[in-house]
Amino acid sequence: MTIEKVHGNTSGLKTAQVKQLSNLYRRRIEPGVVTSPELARNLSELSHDIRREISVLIDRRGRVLSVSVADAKGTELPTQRLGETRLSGYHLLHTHPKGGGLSKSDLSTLFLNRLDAVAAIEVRSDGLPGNVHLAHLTPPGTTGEEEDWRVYPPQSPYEIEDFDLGAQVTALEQEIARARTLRESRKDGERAILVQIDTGEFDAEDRLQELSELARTAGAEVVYKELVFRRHLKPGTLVGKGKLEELTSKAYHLDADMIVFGQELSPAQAREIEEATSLKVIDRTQLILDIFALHAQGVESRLQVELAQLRYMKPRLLGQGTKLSRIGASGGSAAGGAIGTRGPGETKLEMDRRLINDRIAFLEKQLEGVAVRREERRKRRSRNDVPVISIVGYTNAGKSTLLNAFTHAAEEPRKVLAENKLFATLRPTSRQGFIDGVGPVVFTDTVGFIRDLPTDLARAFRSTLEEIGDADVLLHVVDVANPAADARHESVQRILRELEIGELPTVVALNKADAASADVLERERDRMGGVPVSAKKEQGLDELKRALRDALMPYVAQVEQVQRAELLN
Ligand SMILES: Nc1nc2c(ncn2[C@@H]2O[C@H](COP(=O)(O)OP(=O)(O)OP(=O)(O)O)[C@@H](O)[C@H]2O)c(=O)[nH]1
Ligand SMILES: [Mg+2]
Repeated sequence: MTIEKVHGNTSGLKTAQVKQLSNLYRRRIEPGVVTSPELARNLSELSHDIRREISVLIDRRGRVLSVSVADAKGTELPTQRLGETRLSGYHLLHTHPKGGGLSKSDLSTLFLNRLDAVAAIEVRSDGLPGNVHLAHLTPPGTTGEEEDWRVYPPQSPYEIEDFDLGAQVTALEQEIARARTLRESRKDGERAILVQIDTGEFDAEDRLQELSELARTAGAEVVYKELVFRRHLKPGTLVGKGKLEELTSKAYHLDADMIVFGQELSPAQAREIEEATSLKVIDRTQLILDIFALHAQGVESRLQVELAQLRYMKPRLLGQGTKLSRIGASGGSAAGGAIGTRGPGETKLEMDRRLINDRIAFLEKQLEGVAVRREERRKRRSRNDVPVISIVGYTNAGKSTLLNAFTHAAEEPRKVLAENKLFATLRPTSRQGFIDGVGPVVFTDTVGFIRDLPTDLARAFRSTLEEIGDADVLLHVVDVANPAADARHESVQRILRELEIGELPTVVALNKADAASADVLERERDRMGGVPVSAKKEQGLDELKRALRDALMPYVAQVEQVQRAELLN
């Protein structure tokens, strides 16, 4: 007769003992009960004999699915399906040869594996079963309630046989399903939990806030966010297993579908966190790529976004199947699809790994062509001799609103899209304007900046960003109403220096002055200089124009000089 596999640490056991353990597979109990007194006694005596914990997994028909010489955590479990809304369909029965009730580890095994129940049989010194401890999950959505489980008072093996586990499980599953439908009907977008790791930087709070704006722009509903202080990051899980368990519990109660990290995750980290939490895991880079994909309009930005996405995805495919499983699942239409899976325009991101390199090469070539045509356009324009003012600034600072205010293009369809969303503008837009003492000028609105712009995106958008350098003057728009105005101002300056255009004459517009207090305005003006304005209320625009005129003076002087020279000739 074949001996069925006994899992766990069986080293040093006698053949007869392993045989006895294997015989447990032939045990059956009544459907819907935790244990029979016979099984409890059997387990207890064996456990006493080998002096180790024994655990068995029992399905709803009362059959033994697996036998392990291990504690609850080490029990051999069938692999879980992701996104399961029901319980696992089996309960775990194990022994405590040293006595004692359910441990923290027993309970987290119950929770993380969505077991029907977990039970521990205390083994008495004579080998007979003592008290049995039982716990099952509590329904989700009971936020505020301390525990994710209910632990019952200890019962004897005879009392426990009367416990109707079947009815309890049915009731619990109904409750889970009901809560789920209720929340599903109220649900707008995907529900996200945000995690920003604070390694001691001064602006961690602001980073979390920004992450939450990014998530919102991507269409997620932020149901919980947390700043996790970690001086040292754990290599695999960043925050550690315990914290992940906590977050999984949060997700369970708040019905969250995904967890978004403010840090870039390596492919291995993303996988490990995904496995530990059974949630969809997304990092900040993916979120930004996703927003770019949603907002990309026009051939060039679509190509740029797709290129950036493919470059990001490529290393993440190693060791996976041949499909882009993580992003391919729901197709790539820009409007629909889940967060982290969107592709720009019509392009489906479901593709064979081998094809990716071809596609990348193709996109690079296309973009080169676009850059050449743009260069030609640039040359034509520079001959026009109209000064160019490039509007730069952190995303959502109000650049597009200011452009609209300046050029009175508020009437459709010339109006530039200005929205309370990050990266509303991806494509540079130029508008004709007028400044007293200078004459006609061109204002160029462009893609917003963000700190730690993902490198793949920075590379893909480099040509767009470099075009900023063609300007005669930069108009740096700062959102003064944002508490992190300074840090954002600094990030933009840094990016400009990286693009080697930090030396251009710059005028700072302290925008959203209407939403900032007088104190704040005063302070920021001292720090950054600049002109307080409200693009939205069209306040301070004349003073800003005067500042732009002053900054353009060298340009005007040069033009006048040329004109004089022409007159003299
Ligand atoms: N209170 C106030 N809100 C403003 C002002 N200017 C712009 N906003 C708001 O700020 C949000 C962002 O404005 P946009 O003009 O789209 O900002 P942007 O810098 O072009 O943003 P991206 O294109 O996403 O980088 C919108 O909701 C505007 O209505 C202002 O002067 N005061
Ligand atoms: Mg804009």
